Amino acid sequence: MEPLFTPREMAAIDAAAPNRGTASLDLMENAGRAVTRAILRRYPPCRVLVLAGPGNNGGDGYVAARLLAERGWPVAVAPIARPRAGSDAAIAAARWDGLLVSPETDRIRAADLVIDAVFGSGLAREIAPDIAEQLATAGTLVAIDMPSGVDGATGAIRGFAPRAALTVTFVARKPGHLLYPGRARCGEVVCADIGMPAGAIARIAPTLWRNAPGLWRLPGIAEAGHKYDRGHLTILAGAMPGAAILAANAALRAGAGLVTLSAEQAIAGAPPGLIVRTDRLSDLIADTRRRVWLCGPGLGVERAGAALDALIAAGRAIVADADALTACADAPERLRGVSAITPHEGEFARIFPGIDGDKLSAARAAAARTDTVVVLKGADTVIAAPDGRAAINDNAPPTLATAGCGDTLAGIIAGLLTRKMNPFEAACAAVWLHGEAARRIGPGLIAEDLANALPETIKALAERRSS
Ligand SMILES: NC(=O)C1=CN([C@@H]2O[C@H](COP(=O)(O)OP(=O)(O)OC[C@H]3O[C@@H](n4cnc5c(N)ncnc54)[C@H](O)[C@@H]3O)[C@@H](O)[C@H]2O)[C@@H](O)CC1
Ligand SMILES: [K+]
Repeated sequence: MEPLFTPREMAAIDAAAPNRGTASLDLMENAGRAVTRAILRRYPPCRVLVLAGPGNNGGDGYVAARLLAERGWPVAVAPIARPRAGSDAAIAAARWDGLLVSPETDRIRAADLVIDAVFGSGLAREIAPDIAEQLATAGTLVAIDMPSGVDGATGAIRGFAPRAALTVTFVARKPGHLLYPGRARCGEVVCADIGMPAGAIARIAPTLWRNAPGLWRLPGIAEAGHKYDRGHLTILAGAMPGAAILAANAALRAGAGLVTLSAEQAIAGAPPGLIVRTDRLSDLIADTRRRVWLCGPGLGVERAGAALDALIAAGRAIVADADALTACADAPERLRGVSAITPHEGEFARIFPGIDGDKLSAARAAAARTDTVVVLKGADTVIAAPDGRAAINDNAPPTLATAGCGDTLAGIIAGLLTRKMNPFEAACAAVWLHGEAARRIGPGLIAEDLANALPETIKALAERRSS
């Protein structure tokens, strides 16, 4: 499991370190060493300019300057502001006996490599225009902890943030490394161990994680099981049955034992593995074996709304997507009783006009309000549970932004729900598998490919786990 800590949580961990046996100055030394090591691994010796801010981020920069200079690299430090007397950063600055220069743009431009040690987790306000200009002048830039100006808690850009080639952070990634637009400014992210005492890290009980396989486990298939053991999914199909078919194939590939399409009329060209039923919806809902339902894709708003109400009243496990979400515009209370919803940002804004703010807080607020797992989709999908747990996904390639990929995701979640995964873990696993399958397919992806790529993706995951 890879927890993500907000800057505030990280500050609490930092503050606890000395009492747990590691002096803050030692952590700063280790942080500067980690930055140096990451640079030595990636760049040949070159002229380095360290832009150093007034806080500990600047302190890390002075340490990196000293260690690179000890290796014979030509290094200068340009303080943006002086550290406060008596602070760790002031001690690190005093140990730097190399070149100190002013942060003139010509000098910044002339450096082969600029180390951004201006602000890290202490960023407290917008970046002033003169500092923005200095940072913007840098060519190749390595950021310490965070590119200055990226809000570590939200990924928002506070006035300005440079585009780093490499960001070296410590102890754990921060949400801002995974959430856009900040993520696009980080370049490659390295998370370094700086010897933070475990007792200090344990001060924070994580509620947020990077979405990765350590966070969930796909259930195995019972050796003597039959298709009903593996779970039965019913998908409502409407005027655009292709969406339901995409979702159905994905659910089967994700391990559902049986998928039925509930349609008003026969569906021409439905794949032979799918059962199409034209019975009255109320009769199908009454069948208690039909525990899990997907409602929304290609269904039409009116039918989706009516079906959603009936399914909730019957207490079924429901994934609500697409038209079922549109049916709940400005009426989020209608979603209570649903297991998971999968809105993109436009759908989210229509359901929850009262919730704004950053993506992570918004997803969490919506999950708490509706008591359902919220999968707020995008290149940085956030999955939030009503109890406050959340995950941020960062493996999805941009090729997923194509028609039908959302239907596929909803199908995978529903398929995993039939396997008795809990909604939060099913949603996290589905989002990761969806991204990983897309990554394997590469360019030219169409939604139909995703379901077919799932077996290989799941197999590779199992192999990775057993190795
Ligand atoms: N304390 C610790 O145990 C460790 C901290 N580390 C480093 O310390 C950093 C956090 O240090 P700090 O809390 O000192 O914070 P920062 O170094 O990020 O910055 C804090 C200072 O910048 C000023 N400031 C913030 N935003 C500003 C803005 N937009 N314009 C002008 N001034 C602004 C603040 O008033 C304060 O003086 C981390 O990012 C990391 O790099 C590392 O050394 C590892 C260990
Ligand atoms: K920085």
